Amino acid sequence: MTAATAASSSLAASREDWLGKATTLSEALPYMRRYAGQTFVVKYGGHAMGDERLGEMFARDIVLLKQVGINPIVVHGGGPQIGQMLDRLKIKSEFIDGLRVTDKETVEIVEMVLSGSINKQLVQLINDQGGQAIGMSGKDGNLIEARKVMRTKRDPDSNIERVLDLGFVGDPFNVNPGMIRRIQDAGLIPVIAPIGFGPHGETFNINADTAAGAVAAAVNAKRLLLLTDVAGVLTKDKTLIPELSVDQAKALIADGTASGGMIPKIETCIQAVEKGVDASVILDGRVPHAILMEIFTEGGAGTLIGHK
Ligand SMILES: Nc1ncnc2c1ncn2[C@@H]1O[C@H](COP(=O)(O)OP(=O)(O)O)[C@@H](O)[C@H]1O
Ligand SMILES: CC(=O)N[C@@H](CCC(=O)OP(=O)(O)O)C(=O)O
Repeated sequence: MTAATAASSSLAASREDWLGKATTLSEALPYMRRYAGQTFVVKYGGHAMGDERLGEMFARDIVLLKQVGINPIVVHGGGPQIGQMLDRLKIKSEFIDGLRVTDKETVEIVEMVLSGSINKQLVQLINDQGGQAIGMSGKDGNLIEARKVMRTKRDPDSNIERVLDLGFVGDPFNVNPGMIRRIQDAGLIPVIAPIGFGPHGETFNINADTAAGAVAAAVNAKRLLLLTDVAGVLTKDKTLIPELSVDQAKALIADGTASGGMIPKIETCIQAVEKGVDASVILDGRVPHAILMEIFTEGGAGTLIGHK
Protein backbone atom coordinates (compact mmCIF):
# COMPACT_ATOMS: atom_id res chain seq x y z
CA MET A 1 0.00 0.00 0.00
CA THR A 2 1.35 3.44 -0.91
CA ALA A 3 1.47 6.27 1.63
CA ALA A 4 -1.34 8.01 -0.27
CA THR A 5 -3.71 4.99 -0.23
CA ALA A 6 -2.92 4.33 3.46
CA ALA A 7 -3.79 7.96 4.30
CA SER A 8 -7.03 7.82 2.30
CA SER A 9 -8.17 4.52 3.91
CA SER A 10 -7.43 5.88 7.41
CA LEU A 11 -9.47 8.99 6.52
CA ALA A 12 -12.35 6.75 5.37
CA ALA A 13 -12.14 4.75 8.62
CA SER A 14 -12.20 7.86 10.80
CA ARG A 15 -15.10 9.25 8.72
CA GLU A 16 -17.03 5.99 9.28
CA ASP A 17 -16.26 6.13 13.00
CA TRP A 18 -17.41 9.74 13.17
CA LEU A 19 -20.61 8.93 11.24
CA GLY A 20 -21.33 6.04 13.60
CA LYS A 21 -20.99 8.34 16.62
CA ALA A 22 -23.13 11.07 15.03
CA THR A 23 -25.84 8.53 14.13
CA THR A 24 -25.93 7.21 17.71
CA LEU A 25 -26.28 10.75 19.07
CA SER A 26 -29.01 11.58 16.59
CA GLU A 27 -30.92 8.36 17.38
CA ALA A 28 -30.85 9.32 21.06
CA LEU A 29 -32.85 12.51 20.42
CA PRO A 30 -36.40 11.01 20.61
CA TYR A 31 -35.50 9.30 23.89
CA MET A 32 -34.09 12.51 25.33
CA ARG A 33 -37.35 14.27 24.43
CA ARG A 34 -39.49 11.45 25.83
CA TYR A 35 -37.66 11.27 29.15
CA ALA A 36 -36.92 14.97 29.82
CA GLY A 37 -38.23 15.90 33.27
CA GLN A 38 -38.71 12.24 34.30
CA THR A 39 -37.02 10.61 37.29
CA PHE A 40 -34.82 7.52 36.88
CA VAL A 41 -33.64 5.61 39.95
CA VAL A 42 -30.36 3.77 39.42
CA LYS A 43 -29.10 1.17 41.89
CA TYR A 44 -25.32 0.86 41.80
CA GLY A 45 -24.17 -2.34 43.49
CA GLY A 46 -21.05 -2.96 45.53
CA HIS A 47 -19.63 -5.46 43.03
CA ALA A 48 -19.65 -2.87 40.22
CA MET A 49 -17.72 -0.38 42.38
CA GLY A 50 -14.47 -2.34 42.37
CA ASP A 51 -13.32 -1.12 38.94
CA GLU A 52 -12.09 2.49 38.92
CA ARG A 53 -12.57 3.04 35.17
CA LEU A 54 -16.11 1.61 35.25
CA GLY A 55 -16.88 3.84 38.23
CA GLU A 56 -15.83 6.92 36.27
CA MET A 57 -17.95 5.87 33.30
CA PHE A 58 -20.92 5.26 35.58
CA ALA A 59 -20.54 8.75 37.09
CA ARG A 60 -20.21 10.28 33.63
CA ASP A 61 -23.42 8.56 32.46
CA ILE A 62 -25.29 9.89 35.51
CA VAL A 63 -24.05 13.43 34.79
CA LEU A 64 -25.08 13.04 31.14
CA LEU A 65 -28.63 12.06 32.17
CA LYS A 66 -28.88 15.21 34.30
CA GLN A 67 -27.47 17.30 31.46
CA VAL A 68 -30.19 16.15 29.03
CA GLY A 69 -32.98 16.94 31.51
CA ILE A 70 -33.55 13.55 33.15
CA ASN A 71 -33.54 13.49 36.98
CA PRO A 72 -31.29 10.64 38.12
CA ILE A 73 -31.34 9.38 41.71
CA VAL A 74 -28.54 6.99 42.69
CA VAL A 75 -29.10 4.40 45.43
CA HIS A 76 -25.91 2.50 46.17
CA GLY A 77 -24.99 -0.81 47.78
CA GLY A 78 -21.68 -1.87 49.23
CA GLY A 79 -22.11 -5.47 50.37
CA PRO A 80 -18.54 -6.57 49.48
CA GLN A 81 -17.03 -3.45 51.11
CA ILE A 82 -19.01 -4.07 54.33
CA GLY A 83 -17.78 -7.68 54.23
CA GLN A 84 -14.13 -6.54 53.93
CA MET A 85 -14.46 -4.15 56.86
CA LEU A 86 -16.13 -6.79 59.05
CA ASP A 87 -13.31 -9.22 58.14
CA ARG A 88 -10.69 -6.64 59.12
CA LEU A 89 -12.44 -6.17 62.46
CA LYS A 90 -12.80 -9.95 62.81
CA ILE A 91 -16.59 -9.71 63.09
CA LYS A 92 -18.40 -12.73 61.65
CA SER A 93 -21.29 -12.17 59.27
CA GLU A 94 -23.90 -14.51 57.80
CA PHE A 95 -26.71 -14.12 55.27
CA ILE A 96 -30.24 -15.47 55.40
CA ASP A 97 -32.26 -15.23 52.14
CA GLY A 98 -29.66 -12.80 50.76
CA LEU A 99 -29.92 -10.49 53.81
CA ARG A 100 -27.01 -9.87 56.18
CA VAL A 101 -27.86 -10.80 59.77
CA THR A 102 -27.07 -7.48 61.46
CA ASP A 103 -26.51 -7.19 65.22
CA LYS A 104 -25.91 -3.93 67.13
CA GLU A 105 -22.16 -3.94 66.51
CA THR A 106 -22.55 -4.82 62.82
CA VAL A 107 -25.14 -2.12 62.10
CA GLU A 108 -22.63 0.52 63.29
CA ILE A 109 -20.05 -0.77 60.79
CA VAL A 110 -22.68 -1.03 58.02
CA GLU A 111 -23.70 2.59 58.57
CA MET A 112 -20.08 3.75 58.69
CA VAL A 113 -19.17 2.00 55.42
CA LEU A 114 -22.35 2.86 53.49
CA SER A 115 -23.15 6.42 54.66
CA GLY A 116 -19.54 7.31 55.30
CA SER A 117 -16.95 6.07 52.87
CA ILE A 118 -18.95 4.66 49.93
CA ASN A 119 -21.54 7.43 49.80
CA LYS A 120 -18.87 10.14 49.77
CA GLN A 121 -16.71 8.32 47.19
CA LEU A 122 -19.67 8.18 44.84
CA VAL A 123 -20.53 11.85 45.41
CA GLN A 124 -16.91 12.72 44.61
CA LEU A 125 -16.91 10.57 41.45
CA ILE A 126 -20.03 12.33 40.13
CA ASN A 127 -18.70 15.78 41.04
CA ASP A 128 -15.39 14.98 39.33
CA GLN A 129 -17.34 14.39 36.11
CA GLY A 130 -18.95 17.83 36.31
CA GLY A 131 -22.13 16.96 38.22
CA GLN A 132 -23.34 18.29 41.56
CA ALA A 133 -24.18 15.36 43.77
CA ILE A 134 -25.37 15.42 47.35
CA GLY A 135 -24.98 12.38 49.57
CA MET A 136 -27.59 11.31 52.08
CA SER A 137 -28.72 8.24 53.96
CA GLY A 138 -32.30 7.21 54.61
CA LYS A 139 -32.04 9.07 57.92
CA ASP A 140 -31.50 12.46 56.27
CA GLY A 141 -34.69 14.43 55.74
CA ASN A 142 -36.61 11.47 57.30
CA LEU A 143 -36.21 9.80 53.93
CA ILE A 144 -36.60 6.06 54.71
CA GLU A 145 -38.70 4.88 57.65
CA ALA A 146 -38.02 1.22 58.22
CA ARG A 147 -39.30 -1.56 60.42
CA LYS A 148 -37.70 -4.81 61.43
CA VAL A 149 -37.75 -7.51 58.77
CA MET A 150 -39.40 -10.72 59.91
CA ARG A 151 -38.52 -14.03 58.31
CA THR A 152 -39.86 -17.48 59.13
CA LYS A 153 -38.58 -20.89 58.09
CA ARG A 154 -40.40 -24.23 58.30
CA ASP A 155 -38.32 -26.99 59.85
CA PRO A 156 -38.58 -29.91 57.37
CA ASP A 157 -38.35 -32.56 60.12
CA SER A 158 -40.82 -31.20 62.67
CA ASN A 159 -42.84 -29.09 60.16
CA ILE A 160 -42.81 -26.31 62.77
CA GLU A 161 -42.45 -22.74 61.49
CA ARG A 162 -39.66 -20.86 63.29
CA VAL A 163 -39.18 -17.10 63.44
CA LEU A 164 -35.67 -16.04 62.32
CA ASP A 165 -34.18 -12.94 63.93
CA LEU A 166 -32.10 -10.92 61.44
CA GLY A 167 -31.41 -8.17 63.99
CA PHE A 168 -31.33 -4.63 62.58
CA VAL A 169 -32.35 -5.51 59.05
CA GLY A 170 -35.05 -3.14 57.91
CA ASP A 171 -37.90 -3.12 55.46
CA PRO A 172 -38.61 0.36 54.04
CA PHE A 173 -42.30 0.83 54.81
CA ASN A 174 -42.48 4.58 54.23
CA VAL A 175 -40.35 6.81 52.01
CA ASN A 176 -40.78 10.58 52.35
CA PRO A 177 -39.66 12.04 49.02
CA GLY A 178 -39.88 15.72 50.07
CA MET A 179 -36.14 16.17 50.56
CA ILE A 180 -35.36 14.41 47.25
CA ARG A 181 -37.72 16.73 45.40
CA ARG A 182 -36.01 19.79 46.92
CA ILE A 183 -32.58 18.45 46.01
CA GLN A 184 -33.71 17.79 42.44
CA ASP A 185 -35.32 21.22 42.15
CA ALA A 186 -31.97 22.72 43.13
CA GLY A 187 -30.34 20.94 40.17
CA LEU A 188 -28.47 18.44 42.36
CA ILE A 189 -28.18 14.66 42.06
CA PRO A 190 -29.21 12.70 45.21
CA VAL A 191 -26.93 9.80 46.14
CA ILE A 192 -28.62 7.62 48.76
CA ALA A 193 -27.15 5.05 51.19
CA PRO A 194 -29.60 2.24 52.07
CA ILE A 195 -29.87 3.00 55.78
CA GLY A 196 -33.25 3.53 57.43
CA PHE A 197 -34.49 4.82 60.76
CA GLY A 198 -36.90 2.94 63.03
CA PRO A 199 -39.78 4.06 65.25
CA HIS A 200 -37.58 3.95 68.38
CA GLY A 201 -34.57 5.70 66.87
CA GLU A 202 -33.00 2.45 65.64
CA THR A 203 -30.65 2.34 62.65
CA PHE A 204 -31.68 -0.26 60.07
CA ASN A 205 -29.57 -1.96 57.42
CA ILE A 206 -31.63 -2.24 54.22
CA ASN A 207 -30.81 -4.33 51.17
CA ALA A 208 -29.84 -1.79 48.50
CA ASP A 209 -32.12 -3.25 45.79
CA THR A 210 -35.08 -3.06 48.17
CA ALA A 211 -34.22 0.53 49.13
CA ALA A 212 -33.93 1.54 45.45
CA GLY A 213 -37.32 -0.04 44.67
CA ALA A 214 -38.98 1.79 47.57
CA VAL A 215 -37.45 5.14 46.54
CA ALA A 216 -38.49 4.57 42.89
CA ALA A 217 -42.10 3.90 43.93
CA ALA A 218 -42.20 6.94 46.25
CA VAL A 219 -40.99 9.39 43.59
CA ASN A 220 -43.11 7.81 40.83
CA ALA A 221 -40.01 7.07 38.79
CA LYS A 222 -40.23 6.41 35.07
CA ARG A 223 -37.63 3.65 35.40
CA LEU A 224 -35.86 1.67 38.09
CA LEU A 225 -32.48 0.41 36.84
CA LEU A 226 -30.73 -2.29 38.88
CA LEU A 227 -27.08 -2.68 37.82
CA THR A 228 -25.70 -6.11 38.62
CA ASP A 229 -22.99 -8.57 37.55
CA VAL A 230 -24.93 -10.57 34.94
CA ALA A 231 -26.39 -9.52 31.57
CA GLY A 232 -29.92 -9.55 33.01
CA VAL A 233 -32.40 -12.33 33.78
CA LEU A 234 -31.22 -15.50 32.03
CA THR A 235 -33.13 -18.63 30.97
CA LYS A 236 -32.05 -22.03 32.26
CA ASP A 237 -29.78 -22.31 29.14
CA LYS A 238 -28.22 -18.94 30.04
CA THR A 239 -29.69 -16.81 27.28
CA LEU A 240 -30.76 -13.27 28.08
CA ILE A 241 -34.50 -12.58 28.38
CA PRO A 242 -34.97 -9.03 26.98
CA GLU A 243 -38.49 -8.41 28.33
CA LEU A 244 -40.85 -9.89 30.93
CA SER A 245 -44.37 -9.10 32.04
CA VAL A 246 -44.98 -9.09 35.80
CA ASP A 247 -46.70 -12.51 35.54
CA GLN A 248 -43.84 -14.00 33.48
CA ALA A 249 -41.33 -12.67 36.03
CA LYS A 250 -43.29 -14.29 38.88
CA ALA A 251 -43.35 -17.59 36.95
CA LEU A 252 -39.53 -17.56 36.60
CA ILE A 253 -39.19 -17.39 40.39
CA ALA A 254 -41.83 -20.09 40.91
CA ASP A 255 -40.23 -22.56 38.45
CA GLY A 256 -36.71 -22.03 39.83
CA THR A 257 -35.21 -20.32 36.74
CA ALA A 258 -34.33 -17.37 38.97
CA SER A 259 -32.51 -18.27 42.16
CA GLY A 260 -30.26 -16.73 44.86
CA GLY A 261 -29.73 -12.99 44.64
CA MET A 262 -31.83 -12.77 41.47
CA ILE A 263 -35.02 -13.54 43.42
CA PRO A 264 -35.08 -10.36 45.60
CA LYS A 265 -33.99 -8.37 42.54
CA ILE A 266 -36.94 -9.57 40.44
CA GLU A 267 -39.30 -9.17 43.42
CA THR A 268 -38.12 -5.57 43.84
CA CYS A 269 -38.73 -4.90 40.13
CA ILE A 270 -42.23 -6.40 40.30
CA GLN A 271 -43.17 -4.42 43.42
CA ALA A 272 -41.89 -1.17 41.92
CA VAL A 273 -43.98 -1.72 38.77
CA GLU A 274 -47.04 -2.67 40.83
CA LYS A 275 -46.61 0.58 42.80
CA GLY A 276 -46.57 2.77 39.69
CA VAL A 277 -43.02 2.76 38.27
CA ASP A 278 -43.39 2.46 34.47
CA ALA A 279 -40.80 -0.31 34.11
CA SER A 280 -37.84 -1.82 35.96
CA VAL A 281 -34.69 -3.06 34.27
CA ILE A 282 -32.02 -5.50 35.48
CA LEU A 283 -28.80 -4.87 33.53
CA ASP A 284 -25.09 -5.55 33.52
CA GLY A 285 -23.13 -2.93 35.46
CA ARG A 286 -19.84 -4.41 34.18
CA VAL A 287 -20.58 -3.25 30.63
CA PRO A 288 -19.33 0.29 29.94
CA HIS A 289 -22.19 2.77 29.43
CA ALA A 290 -24.88 0.09 30.02
CA ILE A 291 -27.17 2.84 31.37
CA LEU A 292 -26.90 4.90 28.17
CA MET A 293 -27.52 1.84 26.00
CA GLU A 294 -30.61 1.00 28.01
CA ILE A 295 -32.12 4.47 27.99
CA PHE A 296 -31.14 5.86 24.60
CA THR A 297 -31.28 2.90 22.19
CA GLU A 298 -34.18 1.00 20.66
CA GLY A 299 -33.01 -2.44 21.78
CA GLY A 300 -32.08 -1.38 25.30
CA ALA A 301 -29.87 -3.57 27.47
CA GLY A 302 -30.65 -6.20 30.06
CA THR A 303 -34.14 -7.40 31.04
CA LEU A 304 -37.08 -5.01 31.21
CA ILE A 305 -39.91 -5.95 33.58
CA GLY A 306 -43.12 -4.03 32.99
CA HIS A 307 -46.79 -4.16 32.03
CA LYS A 308 -46.88 -5.98 28.68
N1 LIG B 1 -32.11 -16.68 36.12
C1 LIG B 1 -31.05 -15.96 36.51
N2 LIG B 1 -30.54 -15.02 35.68
C2 LIG B 1 -29.46 -14.27 36.04
N3 LIG B 1 -28.81 -14.40 37.23
C3 LIG B 1 -29.27 -15.31 38.10
C4 LIG B 1 -30.41 -16.13 37.77
N4 LIG B 1 -30.64 -16.95 38.84
C5 LIG B 1 -29.70 -16.66 39.75
N5 LIG B 1 -28.87 -15.69 39.33
C6 LIG B 1 -27.74 -15.15 40.11
O1 LIG B 1 -28.09 -13.87 40.64
C7 LIG B 1 -26.89 -13.09 40.72
C8 LIG B 1 -27.24 -11.60 40.88
O2 LIG B 1 -27.65 -11.35 42.21
P1 LIG B 1 -26.62 -10.75 43.31
O3 LIG B 1 -25.37 -11.57 43.34
O4 LIG B 1 -27.36 -10.56 44.57
O5 LIG B 1 -26.30 -9.33 42.62
P2 LIG B 1 -25.74 -7.94 43.23
O6 LIG B 1 -24.54 -8.28 44.06
O7 LIG B 1 -25.44 -7.15 41.99
O8 LIG B 1 -26.87 -7.32 44.03
C9 LIG B 1 -26.16 -13.46 39.45
O9 LIG B 1 -24.78 -13.20 39.51
C10 LIG B 1 -26.47 -14.95 39.31
O10 LIG B 1 -25.47 -15.72 39.92
C1 LIG C 1 -29.67 -6.27 54.81
C2 LIG C 1 -28.52 -6.32 53.86
O1 LIG C 1 -28.13 -7.40 53.44
N1 LIG C 1 -27.95 -5.17 53.52
C3 LIG C 1 -26.83 -5.07 52.64
C4 LIG C 1 -26.66 -3.60 52.27
C5 LIG C 1 -25.68 -3.36 51.14
C6 LIG C 1 -26.13 -3.95 49.82
O2 LIG C 1 -27.26 -4.37 49.59
O3 LIG C 1 -25.12 -3.89 48.88
P1 LIG C 1 -25.01 -4.65 47.45
O4 LIG C 1 -26.12 -4.12 46.59
O5 LIG C 1 -23.68 -4.24 46.98
O6 LIG C 1 -25.15 -6.12 47.69
C7 LIG C 1 -25.54 -5.62 53.31
O7 LIG C 1 -25.39 -5.51 54.52
O8 LIG C 1 -24.70 -6.12 52.55
